[in-house]
Parts: sequence; C-alpha cells; structure tokens
Amino acid sequence: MWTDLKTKAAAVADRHMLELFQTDPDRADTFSVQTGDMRLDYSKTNIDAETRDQLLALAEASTWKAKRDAMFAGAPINDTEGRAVLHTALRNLDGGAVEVDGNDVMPGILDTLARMRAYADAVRGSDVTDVINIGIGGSDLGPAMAVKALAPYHDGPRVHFVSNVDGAHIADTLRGLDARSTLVIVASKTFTTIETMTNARTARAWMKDHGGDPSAQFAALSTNLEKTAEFGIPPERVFGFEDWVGGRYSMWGPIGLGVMIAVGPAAFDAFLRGGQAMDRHFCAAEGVENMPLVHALVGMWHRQVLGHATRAVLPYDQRLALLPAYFQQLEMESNGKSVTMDGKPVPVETGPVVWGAAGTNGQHAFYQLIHQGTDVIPCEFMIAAQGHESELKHHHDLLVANCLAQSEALMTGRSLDAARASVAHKFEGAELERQAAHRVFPGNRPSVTLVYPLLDPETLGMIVALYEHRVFVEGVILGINSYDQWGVELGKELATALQPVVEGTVSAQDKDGSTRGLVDFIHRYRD
Ligand SMILES: O=P(O)(O)OC[C@H]1O[C@](O)(CO)[C@@H](O)[C@@H]1O
Repeated sequence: MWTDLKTKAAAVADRHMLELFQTDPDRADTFSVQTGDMRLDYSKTNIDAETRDQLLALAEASTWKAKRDAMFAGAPINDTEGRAVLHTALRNLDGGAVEVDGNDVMPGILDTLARMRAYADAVRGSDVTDVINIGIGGSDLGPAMAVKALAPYHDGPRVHFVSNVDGAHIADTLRGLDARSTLVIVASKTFTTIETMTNARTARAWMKDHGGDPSAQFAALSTNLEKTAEFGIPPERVFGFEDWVGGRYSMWGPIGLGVMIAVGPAAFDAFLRGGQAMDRHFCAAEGVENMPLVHALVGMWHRQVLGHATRAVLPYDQRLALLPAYFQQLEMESNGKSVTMDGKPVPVETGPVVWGAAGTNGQHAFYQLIHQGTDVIPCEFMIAAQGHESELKHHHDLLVANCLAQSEALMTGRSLDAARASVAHKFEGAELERQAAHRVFPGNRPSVTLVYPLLDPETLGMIVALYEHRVFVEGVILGINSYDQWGVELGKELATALQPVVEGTVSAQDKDGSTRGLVDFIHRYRD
C-alpha cells in the first residue's frame, strides 16, 4: 500500500494544487472535515479523491477501528509495559463503565475528580496567592500550556511552572514569592523523576526558611502513593491516578490540578467535556467525516509518503504559544520509534519532527525558510474566528488575515514572471533577472487550517483530544507502540552515572574521549 501511495505521489509531483481547485469548485468543502463548530481544512494539499481513498484503505487495513475500540475498552494496548491506555476515561464524565481487568475504573476517577474540585475550590477561596507546579514533561507541558491558553478564564491564584533541573528555573520562580501564601504542587506520575524531586526538595527548603509550612502547603499528583507519603505529603493532599494514564496524556486528571485551581472546576469540566466530545466524534464518525482519522492520514501523506521530515504547528493565538512544545512531546515521544509491536524494523519513516511557534511572531523569524527554503514543511495553522478582546477586534482581524495569507502564499507562490513584474520599474537586463530570482516563491506548499469560533475551555479540550487521537491513528498504521517511551531511559541512566563524575568523586577514565575531555574542561572552571 505504501508503494501504491508513493507511485501516486510521483505521478502527481508536478501538479499544482491550484489545479485541484479548478477541477473541483467544491474542493474547500469536500476536503474539509467538521465536528461541532470546528473545521479542519486540508484542501491546500496535493491530496485528491483517489489519494484520499488510498489513504483510507491504508487505515482500514490497519484495523484502526478495532484498535480504537480496544483502547477505549481498557485493553492493554501498551504491550511493552502491559498497560491499558485510558486517558479517555478521565474525561468520560457521563459515559458508562470502563473496565480494566474486570474492574470499573470510573468510580475511582469520579471520586478523585470530586476531591480535586473540593480542593481547588478551597485553595481558590483561601489566602493562597501563588501556586507552583513542579513537574516535567507530561507533568508540566500540558498544564502550563492550558493555563496560558485559558488566561481569559483565570480567576484563581497565579500559577507558576518549574520543570528544569537547572537551578535558574526554580530560583527565578521563587524570587519575589511569599512562602507563606504559596502552594507547591509536586506533579510526577512516578514521583521518582530526578528533576522534579530535586526541585521539590529545593522548594520545601525554601518554604521552611521563609516562614511557610511545607507540611500544610504541599500537594502531590502521582501514581506512586508510597513515595508521596515518604516525601511527607498527607493522603488528603495527594491526588492519585493509575499507570494506564501516560504522562503526556495526563493533564485530564490530577496532573490538571493547577489548571483547575487557575480557572475553577466549572471551566475545567468544560475542558473535559471538549475532550469527551472529540472522543465521541472519533468513535462514531465514519471515514472522511472523522477528523482525527483524516488529520492523521493527511500527516502521513506528508511524512511517510512524500518524506517531509518536519511538521510546523502554527497557532495564530498568543495564548497557544506553548502548544507546539506540548504537541512535540505528544507526537515525538509517542511516535518517535523504530520498531513495530513485534520488535521488527518499521518499513517507513515514523513520527515527524514537530516544531512551531505562535503566529504572527513566527512570520518574522522562520517563515522565510518555510516559503523559500529548499525543504517543504507542511504547516498546521490554527485560528479562532474571534478573539476574547472584543474591544481589540481590529487586532483579531489582522491576525486572521495574516493566518489566511500565509497558507494562501504557501499554496499560490509567486512565479518568475510575477517576480519580474514586481521589480521591473527598478531594474533591467541581467540585474532584473537576478533580482527577480530572489523574489520567486515556489508555492504548491501544503498546509492545513483548523478553525473554531473562540478559544474557550471546551475548544481547547477538543484540540488536544484531536491531536491525541491523530497520534493514535498514526501509531496504529505504523504498527508501533505509541504509549511507551524507552528512548528516554538511556540518557537518564547515563546522567545518574555521570553525576559523581561531574561532582569529582568518581573518575571519568571509563568514559569515551569526548566525554572525558568535556568533564576535564568543566572541572577546570569550577570553584
Ligand atoms: O511524571 P513523571 O513520572 O515525573 O515523568 C515526567 C516525564 O518523564 C517522561 O517519562 C520522560 O522522561 C515523560 O514521559 C513524562 O511525562
């Protein structure tokens, strides 16, 4: 099937996507998919009806529907760790029972959610002015992204995020905070992550030294209740979850406590309902009507068939500035794999490099390469029909115009003739040719655009769940396990072994020449 798709790609390589609009006047509609008030337009790609059918057949052959149903039903689809994958249960607010090993997990989830709501309300009604979420990876990126995204709904205490083990991060965060009115949330699925535990201990010492009371002002979000107790956090301030929630999928549950404290339980519920709405759509919509499925297939056309190595996520929303980093972990930790479920090499490329930044800022930084560089970078634009700042409507109009202009420019480009015409009044002869060449835009560069009415909590929930399910479909088609992350382990082990070498208590002699040289250099410059 990959071969057929690659043959098709070669056959249409020289076709300009504008031709597709000429032959199909309804293309914008027939190559868009809608759920609720959200629309994903993928008409600005080189996918035609035949290609789309081929891609759908690829999905069908992967038995993605049966695998989707198995995931939602709590089967242990993360089979290198022997775990179910049930972040969807965290937002299954009024759905039915979900069983893992014959036990319904919903009562436990709803009970923890009720405890979170009561605790968040208590914190919001107290003298707490600042909350620090200490966590990293999935215990940081999601909540940090969501707190920023939902700023218009933020009516609780300030929420700060400390993730990096670099002492600068916690030092800069603590500076200026009042230890007596600060709550520290230690967010760690395992409660063993070295960065998080180091930062948590530093925060505890700071609180003690500055008149706070760590025994009352620390809460924990974790699956490891033994370790939270060892750290000294009493059970009433521990919000537990199960190992069938992957770190990068965890903000729907206790890891979202910082978000709930910021925006309140009602807005957090709306966020969960958005995720649940996308789940229901993903489970019910067929073929081209299914947004996560279509989004995955469009991405695979660009990555696995056309070979584009990266994908840019470009939200035209300042409040979604952290979304590219969040999607980076979601996509790259999930699908950055090289072997299939049975341990054999994957026959095609796996996950793309995901990167990006909020528009319009990116336009003034890296869009030059996107428009005129030698690599094609499929772009994923996102834009709300309206902003929250109704008094600044002219800003939003400009933002929308910029977003649409970029995808238009990528598609239409500018021919050599048009480039010549644009500078013909200034240059002539060879100089005209030289100047015109710099002003050519190849065009025919693909993008998709996600549009929605307003970035509210429900919409954010839909966006996140859309991308989660897209990653799932990609993983199923590739035949890989999207829910483990063995690739991060080696570095962790070596860092632990290197710590005493850096401290100078163990010699570097067993290390490779480069590492030895670097350690020597660093030692020369230490007190
Ligand atoms: O929540 P924890 O257990 O501290 O883990 C943090 C992050 O570390 C990772 O395991 C990667 O090292 C991520 O998957 C996870 O989100």
